[in-house]
Amino acid sequence: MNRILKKSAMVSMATGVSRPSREEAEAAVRTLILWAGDDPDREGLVGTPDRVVRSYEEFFAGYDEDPREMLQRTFEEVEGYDEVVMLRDIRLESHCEHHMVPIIGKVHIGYLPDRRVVGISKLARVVDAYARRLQIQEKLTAQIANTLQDVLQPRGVAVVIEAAHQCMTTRGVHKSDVAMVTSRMLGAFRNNGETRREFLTMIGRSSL
Ligand SMILES: Nc1nc2c(ncn2[C@@H]2O[C@H](COP(=O)(O)OP(=O)(O)OP(=O)(O)O)[C@@H](O)[C@H]2O)c(=O)[nH]1
Ligand SMILES: [Zn+2]
Repeated sequence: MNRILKKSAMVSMATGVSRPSREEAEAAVRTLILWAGDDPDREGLVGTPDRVVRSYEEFFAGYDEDPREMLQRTFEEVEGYDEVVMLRDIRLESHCEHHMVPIIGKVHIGYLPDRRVVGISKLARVVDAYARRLQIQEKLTAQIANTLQDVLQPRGVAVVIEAAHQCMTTRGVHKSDVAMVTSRMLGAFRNNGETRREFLTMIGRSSL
């Protein structure tokens, strides 16, 4: 068991809403077990409310993270580098806000620096900070792109997400192998066809 996770703050940093107590959260899971038709007091399930609440702390850690803060440390000495910087195939693990089931996929991020660059791991941290919230893919895509644009003020930002939604694969319409593709292009990636095509080629796509 992973005991190193920090306890979630009483007030969500991202939304300002107050959290219920841990006991109330565990009681809610117990209610859902009863709703499913099982006995929460049987041996295999007695520890489950605690496990689910701890899983939620991990799945939804993004409500206590500030993605803008993650981009504050930048490096200015890029010696004239003025080409696209990209991070491809960043694993995405999120949860859809309609059904609270996983969205699993990949995020590709490109940006055209204007003097300042950011430590490359920070791009993946920004993805996680937004992904570890209840999301729809369009909003997640826009949040990542807009935050990079606002904080780094580069000449352009491109974000493409390709993901499978378990609310479509394991329930409801039951369509497996369906990928939802979303993109947000800003600055040079929106206005300059050449820059946009270069990014798409780098992520292995001829078009979107
Ligand atoms: N646009 C968008 N839709 C999403 C996303 N994640 C899930 N959905 C869809 O949200 C919709 C919710 O539709 P509802 O009709 O309210 O819910 P539902 O009755 O459970 O719908 P079904 O999934 O069709 O059974 C579904 O069509 C989902 O496929 C997302 O990231 N973006
Ligand atoms: Zn869903």
